[in-house]
Amino acid sequence: MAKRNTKKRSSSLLSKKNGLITKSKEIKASPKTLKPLRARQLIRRFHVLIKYKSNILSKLREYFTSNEQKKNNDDDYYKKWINGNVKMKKIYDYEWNKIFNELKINKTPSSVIDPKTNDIIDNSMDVNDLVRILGKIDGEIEKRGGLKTYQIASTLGQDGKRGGDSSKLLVKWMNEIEYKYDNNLKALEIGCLSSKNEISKCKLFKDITRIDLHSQEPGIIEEEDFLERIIPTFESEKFDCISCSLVVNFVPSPELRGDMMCRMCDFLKEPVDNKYSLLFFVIPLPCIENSRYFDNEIMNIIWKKLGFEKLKYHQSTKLAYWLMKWKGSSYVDMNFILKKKEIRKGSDRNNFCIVIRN
Ligand SMILES: C[S@@+](CC[C@H](N)C(=O)[O-])C[C@H]1O[C@@H](n2cnc3c(N)ncnc32)[C@H](O)[C@@H]1O
Repeated sequence: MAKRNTKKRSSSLLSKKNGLITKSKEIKASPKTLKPLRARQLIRRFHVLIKYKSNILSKLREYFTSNEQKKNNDDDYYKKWINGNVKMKKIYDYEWNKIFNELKINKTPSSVIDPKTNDIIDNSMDVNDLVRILGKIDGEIEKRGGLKTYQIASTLGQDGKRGGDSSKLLVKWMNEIEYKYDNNLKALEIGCLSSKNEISKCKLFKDITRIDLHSQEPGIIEEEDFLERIIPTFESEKFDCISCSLVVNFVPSPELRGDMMCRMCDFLKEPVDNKYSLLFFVIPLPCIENSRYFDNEIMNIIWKKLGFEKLKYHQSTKLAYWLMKWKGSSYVDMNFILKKKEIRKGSDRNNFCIVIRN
């Protein structure tokens, strides 16, 4: 078994709890449907907010008092920390309420970090500034209907008429490689928005476990953070195929993204008699094409060190898709570490990065 990453780590900065401010009746209900343009705008805005929140939290962690708090990435920790500090709570609540009450939701507020000009959180920011921005970000996320709205917008992006549902390519590729070992295949879909996708309809899998931070189909999609899912002990609990499409880019820090990559090995069955396990992996193309810290070469190093071999690769105008074969835990380099390093310069780059820690 790959033993790289057995520690439980929690990623869901936007999940589970409502935050410091109790949700009021005024909070905008998640819309049932959205026009395509509106959905795209919302997805973009949520990505900006999630990214900045992650940057702020990694800076804020320096101010946390106990070592335990410093290491923990859980949503609760920063909220508990702010809650326990009268001055910080006052700053946070003030900004949260202000943005929540004043924001016109069809507009990007000029008062919250401008995605065009403010890509890097300035080192001169003190703890008050960080908490102030955090309050604004959380207030805006809530005003826009919370993560649920983001998911609805993403589901619309999966609409067949709009060319969505990346699992269509997984099914096509599985048929191409004639992956039909038996009729007993088990799949794990991480970050599942809908049980009606091609992966569910194709009948290649006998059993599909679907998980998401926020289930849109309770009872069918389990509400769970993959980073907290208990690592299986027995082979029979593991999977023949994992689909991880557009999830890693959603994970809020480079370290947690690395944890996710390593963790997936723990959930794949060990290959027996040439029967290998599969990983279907998708990220937005700019993550490898235009990141200051990441490209396809680094992705290939990760694949190799974690024991994966490429079966298929495809780039669309927006996304990069991989179908990987996992060769087993004996191919995983347990000492592999990958640090953040600048590989491209330029102000118009994004900061996507995956860090592998020990
Ligand atoms: C952009 S959607 C992608 C949905 C779908 N897989 C696709 O390809 O269109 C990302 C989803 O990943 C989920 N997600 C992010 N981090 C997760 C985690 N640690 N565990 C489980 N789900 C996660 C989010 O809640 C969100 O629904």
